[in-house]
Amino acid sequence: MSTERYHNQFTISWDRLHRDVRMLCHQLIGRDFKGIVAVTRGGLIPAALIARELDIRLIDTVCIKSYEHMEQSSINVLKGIDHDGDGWLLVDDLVDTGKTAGAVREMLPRAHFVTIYAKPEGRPMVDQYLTEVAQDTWIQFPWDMGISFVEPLVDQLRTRKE
Ligand SMILES: O=P(O)(O)OC[C@H]1O[C@H](OP(=O)(O)OP(=O)(O)O)[C@H](O)[C@@H]1O
Ligand SMILES: Nc1nc2[nH]cnc2c(=O)[nH]1
Ligand SMILES: [Mg+2]
Repeated sequence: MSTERYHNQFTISWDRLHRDVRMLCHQLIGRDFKGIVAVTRGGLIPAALIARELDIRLIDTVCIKSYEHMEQSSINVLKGIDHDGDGWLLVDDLVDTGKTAGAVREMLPRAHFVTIYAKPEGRPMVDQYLTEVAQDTWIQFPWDMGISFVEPLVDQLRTRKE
């Protein structure tokens, strides 16, 4: 872990993400949304899965850049949107400090804002989320990982002793 803020890691597999998104969809079913606004890039994958479950075809984006790996800088809005979010579902993968959510909320104050994961600092910024994660935990998403060879334990220990 490379920053002071994060002491633990919560690794999310594709299976887990898919299951979590579907569980959130169970809570959203029956609501009639005009469409989805995904917060790029992290919100794009949950947005696609939610769109499939709720049969939503109209999908727009707000494009934001703030983190460079684990370091957050100022919020840079690359693409905004021309409505206030009334009747729209706003989707991001997670809320951490809440800074991204704050900027997005200002753009779309009337949208129903959901994330799959929420940390305590940012939690009040969203209307709904599925799973709470501790503030000092870095969520590792499947699209940032790859499958690789792991050395057998005995070899790892032997290398460490040498
Ligand atoms: O609550 P905050 O502290 O503002 O952090 C949450 C934001 O951080 C991540 O996005 P990131 O800026 O890393 O960009 P990405 O979605 O393109 O990966 C995540 O997808 C959220 O949008
Ligand atoms: N992947 C990832 N991106 C983040 N951006 C802000 N917090 C996080 C986090 O815990 N995981
Ligand atoms: Mg993001």
